[in-house]
Amino acid sequence: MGSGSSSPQPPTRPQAQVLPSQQGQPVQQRRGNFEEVQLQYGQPQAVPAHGYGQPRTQGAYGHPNYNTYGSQGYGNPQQYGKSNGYTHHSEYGAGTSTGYGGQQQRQRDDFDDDLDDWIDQKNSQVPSHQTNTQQSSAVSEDDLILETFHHNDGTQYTVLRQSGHRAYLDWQTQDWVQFPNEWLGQGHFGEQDTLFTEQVQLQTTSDAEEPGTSGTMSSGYGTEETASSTPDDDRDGYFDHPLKGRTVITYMFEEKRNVYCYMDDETGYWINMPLMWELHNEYIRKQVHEIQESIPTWTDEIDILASLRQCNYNTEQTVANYLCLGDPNLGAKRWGGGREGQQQLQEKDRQIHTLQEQLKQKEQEIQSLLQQRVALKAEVQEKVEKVSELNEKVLDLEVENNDMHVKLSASHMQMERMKTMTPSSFSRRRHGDESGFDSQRESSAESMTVVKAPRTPTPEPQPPPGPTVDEETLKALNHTALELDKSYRSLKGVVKDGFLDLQDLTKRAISALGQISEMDSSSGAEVEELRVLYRKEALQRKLLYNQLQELRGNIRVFCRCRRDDRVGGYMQFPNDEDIVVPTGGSKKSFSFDKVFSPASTQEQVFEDTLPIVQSCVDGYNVCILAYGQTGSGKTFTMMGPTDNPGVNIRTIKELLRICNDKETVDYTLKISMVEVYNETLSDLLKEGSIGNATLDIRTMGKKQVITGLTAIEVKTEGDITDTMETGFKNRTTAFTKMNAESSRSHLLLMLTVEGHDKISSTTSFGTLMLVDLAGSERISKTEATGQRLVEAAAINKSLTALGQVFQSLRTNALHVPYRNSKLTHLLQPALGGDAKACLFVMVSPDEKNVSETISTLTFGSNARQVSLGKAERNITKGGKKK
Ligand SMILES: Nc1ncnc2c1ncn2[C@@H]1O[C@H](COP(=O)(O)OP(=O)(O)OP(=O)(O)O)[C@@H](O)[C@H]1O
Repeated sequence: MGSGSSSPQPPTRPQAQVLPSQQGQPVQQRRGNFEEVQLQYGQPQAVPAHGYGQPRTQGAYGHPNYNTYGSQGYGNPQQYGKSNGYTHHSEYGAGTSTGYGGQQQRQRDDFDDDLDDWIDQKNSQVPSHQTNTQQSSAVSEDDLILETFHHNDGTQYTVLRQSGHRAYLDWQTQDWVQFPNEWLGQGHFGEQDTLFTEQVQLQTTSDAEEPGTSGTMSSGYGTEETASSTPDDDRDGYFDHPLKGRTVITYMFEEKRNVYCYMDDETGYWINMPLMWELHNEYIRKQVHEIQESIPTWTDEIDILASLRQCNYNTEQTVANYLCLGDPNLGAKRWGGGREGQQQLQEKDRQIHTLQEQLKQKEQEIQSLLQQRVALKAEVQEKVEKVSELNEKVLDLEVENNDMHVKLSASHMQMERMKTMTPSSFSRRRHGDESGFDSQRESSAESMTVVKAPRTPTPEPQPPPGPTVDEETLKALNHTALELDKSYRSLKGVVKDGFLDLQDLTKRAISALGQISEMDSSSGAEVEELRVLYRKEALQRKLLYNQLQELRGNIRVFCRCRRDDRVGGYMQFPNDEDIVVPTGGSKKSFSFDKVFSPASTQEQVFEDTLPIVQSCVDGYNVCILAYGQTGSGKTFTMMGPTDNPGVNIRTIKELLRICNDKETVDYTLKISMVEVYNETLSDLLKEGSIGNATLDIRTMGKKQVITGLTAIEVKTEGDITDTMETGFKNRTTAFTKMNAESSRSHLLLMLTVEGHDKISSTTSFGTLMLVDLAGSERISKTEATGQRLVEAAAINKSLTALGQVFQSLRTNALHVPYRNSKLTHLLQPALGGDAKACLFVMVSPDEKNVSETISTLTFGSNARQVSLGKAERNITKGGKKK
């Protein structure tokens, strides 16, 4: 793996370079960032080198151990390996050291015997990390030194050196194991971290795995990081090599700069992918399309990809760059980290607000149109029903009409027949043969037939002239028939008119519906246009906000001195960015983004962390850490008492408030609580497994996942306090079980914020980590045994690793050693890259803690320089504000 400029590297694990002279010889530790230490603590005395067991000379800082750097052959440095601009001094049997000539073998034998005894003694003091066998140390406390050994295979060991003996801590068993001599030629020691000596905690980048060697090579080459090359990993893939005519594997490596490479299976080298080829990769295509979606006018894919490469495959940054270059309103010149930037941000907020209002109005219009449409539809439906009802009525009337016609005809015929009847037969019928008459009346049709077709061939005798029917009856019948006919016609007219009316109404309703549909679709287009505009504005706002934050620094460092009315204030706070610590006749001044004096309130402290909370809602990984010695006020600042809560509670409340205020976005907030104790992660919210729910960190694709971690959804402040109470209860129970103290562990409160924007249909994921670190002080001399020693080693390892991470970020090192401890591994997503961090360095106002205070402030100063990149040119110089 390499950067754009680095030469391809073979996919083999780098082997240790063992010099003949190193074989089997004890190697003294290397000097790491010595120049920096000199700046802080003055010039260490370079004294004649000597070997193991030689008395040490008092160091410049007044402590015997401090001089262990200079005392061991410092005068004869021999550089090996690759450094990041630092001079590494190591001594491999150089002439000026005591040398391992004639007496060498005897000395080593003695050393080995002593070491065995010493390790037995140490381990007997560490029966288990669950017991607290506090035995007094039999060894001289002045010699107790913690070192980090970097094996060439990429593994890092915590090594304890005492009177020339070395043992490393097996984190699995938490036993001290004799340090194998043969390892001495297979790696190197990092700068030592003494438990008792005055020394800065930060280590140099050179202590970390070196770029391009063990650390870098381990990524994707078969060490534990190879796990990321699983099918879940969206960075690996395949590519049809156009020249070879076959598929080759590809992998996108992430360092400080991402470089797309493919594996050349003939040479075993990773080769940089040409632009044109890279475009065929699915992952890249997706990114290019994402950018094109944001900026449809940017059509040149090669141009986009080139810009994407420049922006380290960060799509948002690519879009931001384009907008900044392409839009004079966003010209880089106009950008400042101060009020101007804030004003632009406010302007964006206003535009977004206007767009939101317009969208709201449009949506209301659509809503009312929809309601109208529904009402019209109901009306049309009603009319249609009426029409069909009328239709039915018309049909009924027609049937009735037919019946009536038949009846009328029958009546007419009957009348005709009656007219033609003889008086006798009429009289007979009238008086005796009623049934015959009735049957004729009932079956008019039959009668008609009978009338038309004479029943008998014999002609009937003609009736005598003169009236044969009752005149009145005939008139009445005629009248009824006429009335019926009249009412039928008028009814038919009414039905016809109603029918026409309805037809007209239906026509009008249908045309109104058409108009509504037209309006609907044109409003839909308008709304879509507004949505696109909103998306663009929201994206620009996010980018501007991000840039503003970047200009202010992605890692902001605040210092807080705790309040303690029992001690007099020996420190000075000349303004809200500087703190002055008198020490041994001189004064040391440190600058931070903000300094909170003992008089500061929880509200004031929280106010400055507010922007970072907003970032989390916008989908960034953010982190707030509290660093400092035990009792310096870390927990007070992070948690705080119930009636005066600290950053944690206030932050989560603020998160809830922001989430609830944003009507256009649906948020889901989840909390997890993790404890890091002796390099073991525990889930504090897992039910029924207090203290036993250990966790693992896995890399899945580009994401880091803590497998099996409990995440509880919170919706109200009550949910938050309940969840946190559960976590703290579990923590206390677990520590009581282990007979340990909570201040010896790191507590991480992790929040995930998932937001679904209903307008733009985008989803954002942000994480917020609130970290109360374990006390950074060195343990007291009498406690350097058993469990306390393991705890101290674990804290030392993790805080040193944290310092290394800051240091690597500060120097833009290719490799950031996140995996040097569980803590930094866990914090990886929240440190570096796009993430934003806020570090509180906490100090005690008590003068007797001055050495810890200086150490803490130095840690904070070094960490602060990580953030200074762009801002440094404008407002700071050498880490100090002008
Ligand atoms: N700013 C402050 N104002 C008033 N009291 C404070 C302040 N800061 C800390 N304290 C008090 O000082 C004591 C120690 O503080 P705290 O427990 O927060 O220290 P700590 O650094 O978290 O220690 P540990 O590493 O043991 O967790 C507590 O009683 C706390 O209430």
